[in-house]
Amino acid sequence: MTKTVLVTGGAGYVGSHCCKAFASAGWAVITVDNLSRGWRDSVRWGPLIECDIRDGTRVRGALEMYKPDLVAHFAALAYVGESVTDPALYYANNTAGTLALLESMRAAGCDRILFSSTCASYGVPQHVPIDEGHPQLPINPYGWTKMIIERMLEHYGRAYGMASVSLRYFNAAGCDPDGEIGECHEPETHAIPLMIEAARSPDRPFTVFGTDFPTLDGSAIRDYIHVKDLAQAHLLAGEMLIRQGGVHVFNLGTGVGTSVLELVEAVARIAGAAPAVLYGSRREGDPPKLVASFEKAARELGWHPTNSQIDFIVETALRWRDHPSAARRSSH
Ligand SMILES: NC(=O)c1ccc[n+]([C@@H]2O[C@H](COP(=O)([O-])OP(=O)(O)OC[C@H]3O[C@@H](n4cnc5c(N)ncnc54)[C@H](O)[C@@H]3O)[C@@H](O)[C@H]2O)c1
Ligand SMILES: O=c1ccn([C@@H]2O[C@H](COP(=O)(O)OP(=O)(O)O[C@H]3O[C@H](CO)[C@@H](O)[C@H](O)[C@H]3O)[C@@H](O)[C@H]2O)c(=O)[nH]1
Repeated sequence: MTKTVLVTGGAGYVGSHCCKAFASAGWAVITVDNLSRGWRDSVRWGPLIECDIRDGTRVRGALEMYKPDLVAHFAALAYVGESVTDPALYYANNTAGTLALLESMRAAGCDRILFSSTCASYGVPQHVPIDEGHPQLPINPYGWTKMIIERMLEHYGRAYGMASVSLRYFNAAGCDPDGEIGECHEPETHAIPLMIEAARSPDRPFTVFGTDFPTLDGSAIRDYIHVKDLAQAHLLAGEMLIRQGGVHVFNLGTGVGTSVLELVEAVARIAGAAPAVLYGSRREGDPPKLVASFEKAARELGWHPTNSQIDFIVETALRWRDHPSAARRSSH
């Protein structure tokens, strides 16, 4: 029988790639998105219900109508800097928004959820690679909103039997290898799209935030995970949740760290043009090194990242920049 997933935030970057993966695996996909940060033309694998996750009447109506086996919850605001200057927006949208969603789910009798959490909930790591048992001490409001949601899910599991998987992504990167959808944030703050922009337009140089980190080349190290690998993990986690329920947490990363300067080199190599680079000071709240241990996801979900070589990440991101939808958006 066809399984159904209701995807909040399905018009966004990670959400739309997951919609494609679920649809390719034969699931029916319904997107709920208010398009505050998403794109109507990224919703291609089922209907879009254009509404806010806090609109209890419409969300409950959608859940009662489609009776999804699972909710995959991506909808959130996700700019660290914005969360520092306007925390109220983040607590209202992310934390209160998720509470409203959970209440709509309870009212509609829907009791399984996949949640987009983040390695930003760990704060400055005490050791790397970071495993799921590492203490969580976020250093910005965005990270706190996500950590509080994880606690809500634990409590909802215990009290109401709500089954959940919190997936703590490291740095989502790359785009659909078929070139149909890609990364598009407005404004764009993520390293790889900005480096590609700089390689394409010499008048828009890329600024390296910090050259004095305690790393080999002085720039910060992150664990870049291809969005296609993330999508595959959501499928596996969804299937596991339907089989066995429970409350789970998994890191999704590769175990490999790449420095900002190594990324610049990769973009130069693959784009065939070196991005113009400026060297700036550290961005507030940026830890020197974030690298995941994904052993638990490998063991319990059978998940392995297979698309996350840096060259492939950059290659797919570049392919997307040539897509007419990406060009339309960047000319906004
Ligand atoms: N991109 C990353 O590297 C990364 C890393 C860790 C975690 N995450 C998490 O993954 C999720 C997706 O991130 P993304 O990069 O795809 O972001 P995105 O901004 O591209 O997508 C988020 C989507 O949610 C929608 N949305 C936001 N608030 C909403 C609301 N109240 N009601 C309905 N829709 C709403 C937006 O319109 C957008 O389409 C987020 O929860 C983010 O915190 C992302
Ligand atoms: O113009 C830029 C932009 C970024 N960076 C650096 O590049 C790395 C990656 O930065 P970015 O792509 O902005 O990602 P993060 O700040 O690491 O945040 C992403 O990854 C987090 C998990 O690590 C998620 O929680 C966030 O939602 C997501 O935006 C960091 O070291 C940045 O300091 C620069 O040097 N210059």
